[in-house]
Amino acid sequence: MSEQVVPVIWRGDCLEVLDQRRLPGEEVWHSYRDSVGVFEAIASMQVRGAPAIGISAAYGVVLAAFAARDEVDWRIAIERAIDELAESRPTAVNLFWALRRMQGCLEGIGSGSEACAVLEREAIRIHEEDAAANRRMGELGADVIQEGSDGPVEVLTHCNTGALATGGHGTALGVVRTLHERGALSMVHMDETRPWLQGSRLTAWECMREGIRCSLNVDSAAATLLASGRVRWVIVGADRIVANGDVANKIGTLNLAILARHFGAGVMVVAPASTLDRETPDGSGIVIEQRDGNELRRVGERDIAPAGVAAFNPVFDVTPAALIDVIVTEQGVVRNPARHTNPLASLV
Ligand SMILES: CSC[C@H]1O[C@H](OP(=O)(O)O)[C@H](O)[C@@H]1O
Repeated sequence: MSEQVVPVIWRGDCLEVLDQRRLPGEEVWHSYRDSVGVFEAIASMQVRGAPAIGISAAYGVVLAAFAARDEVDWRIAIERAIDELAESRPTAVNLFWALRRMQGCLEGIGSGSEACAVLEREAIRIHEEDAAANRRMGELGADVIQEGSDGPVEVLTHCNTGALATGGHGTALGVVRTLHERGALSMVHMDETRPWLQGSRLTAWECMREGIRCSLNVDSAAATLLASGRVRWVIVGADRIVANGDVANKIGTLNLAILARHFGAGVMVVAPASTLDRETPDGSGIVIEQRDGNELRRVGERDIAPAGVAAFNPVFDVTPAALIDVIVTEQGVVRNPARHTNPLASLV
């Protein structure tokens, strides 16, 4: 069994981050001893994936507390770091969920030293809880898929939602892992997921390391795969699930949901409760991150488009609840979310 993949390692005085921009060719680790370094690691996508972003930001708050331990205004310093980390990426609600949870720990704290101990415990708890949640979601999601199948299934996934994006096991890819562990997976088809190639560079790397039967396809081949009738489920993660069940996820998810509905495949969204945003009524309220156009014009150091050509690079899209068949969280499963007045109400 290959060593378990982790995106970050807390060392007690620093956060080590596996630079996912360098995978699959190189495993390069960076060590950060302050919250500014963690901000950069998130903003530059050295570490990415909604839950992993929240976990990393939580450790960034701990590092800020360590730096301010003996300062008179230690509380102001920590709260400043929280505000700065909140600016690292705008769409994954897990970031703000984790930061709010860390901020809540400061109530009643009387010293910088006490803050360090309490915040470190909380960050580790957030990390461990996410790994446990993913295992639970793997079981729940695999159960749903096996309900309607008479043997091993072919599924299609998008982006990377594996151990690299979480505290371990993965969300959508965690369901795939659990199906594989049960001998119930015939094939996982992986969209390469332009422009950042999380599918070809990260999901394929995770699956190949573990002997999970996988096949890489260009994003635009998804329609042909779904038209073949072999793929029964599209399984994706989420960066934010809002009150009416609309889902923000990697750009291209909306395409897949429309295709799946047209060709009769199911759409399963797998995300921990830290991805739920009950304060935002529907998908129109979600801020979609726009990233630099050079992510489209270049691959690595190579130009694949004329320098300066205009580019449209939203890195997420919003899939309406009406196109989603199942939402899986560790708190439970919501079937046909659009048919519920308050689809997240049962998740507690
Ligand atoms: C379990 S990861 C959730 C989510 O995050 C990814 O985005 P990014 O790679 O830009 O951080 C992708 O949307 C995944 O579905």
